Amino acid sequence: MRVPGSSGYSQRRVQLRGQERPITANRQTSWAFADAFVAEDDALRRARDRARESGVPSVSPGTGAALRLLAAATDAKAVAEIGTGTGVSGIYLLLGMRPDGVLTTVDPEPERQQFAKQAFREAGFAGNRARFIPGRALDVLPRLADGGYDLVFCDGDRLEYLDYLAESLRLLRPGGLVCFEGVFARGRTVDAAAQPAEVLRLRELLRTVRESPELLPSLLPVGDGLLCAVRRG
Ligand SMILES: C[S@@+](CC[C@H](N)C(=O)[O-])C[C@H]1O[C@@H](n2cnc3c(N)ncnc32)[C@H](O)[C@@H]1O
Repeated sequence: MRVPGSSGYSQRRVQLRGQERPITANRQTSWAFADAFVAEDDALRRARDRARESGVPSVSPGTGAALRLLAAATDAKAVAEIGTGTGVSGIYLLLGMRPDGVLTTVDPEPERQQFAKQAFREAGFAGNRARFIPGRALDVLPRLADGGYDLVFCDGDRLEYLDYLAESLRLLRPGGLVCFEGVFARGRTVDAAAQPAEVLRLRELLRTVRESPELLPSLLPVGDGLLCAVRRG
């Protein structure tokens, strides 16, 4: 096990503005506790099982709970999701949204969207609470209404995240929220070793969001890292 503070550990870490501190075992334990803090019901467990069987990653319980909280805090009536998967994140978003809210969810894999449809039904949501659009995000998002969304959740192709950001700024109402799942890239985002294009793009996204005068960002350390930002009014 790598020990925080040992030379191997510190050499491999990227300093972002000198603000990082070593991750201690206690902090990792606390993060694990936070991520498992919210209990999941049968509908979520079944959606997760289908994801595992299909080899599709899904958001962690901690990330799901954060999405539910953010949807509730923004009193979200219209949410756009990129990357339906088998519906785990969708259930959390619907749980936080207004009872008359509609989730618009995009994924190029129709079979996954069928699983998600089943998951939403098992979770007790009426069919009119979700709009499933099959297709790739960058083909579909330009057809969605300007300023028509309270929250955009991005969990599709990491290489396209910067494009999703540009689309989200157009889709969000002032005060709306954009969230990006997986920005830690399982620790590779802050690892100084050579990284694939996907990780380089995630770093670019983090810099862009942090420096945008249009956005108020926060990087939540839940799951694999949830980057969130409010579009200023
Ligand atoms: C990590 S999974 C989403 C998991 C889901 N959000 C959940 O937590 O249950 C990523 C999904 O993005 C979809 N995807 C891949 N490329 C995409 C694209 N260009 N546009 C939209 N979705 C895409 C994949 O088919 C996959 O279902």
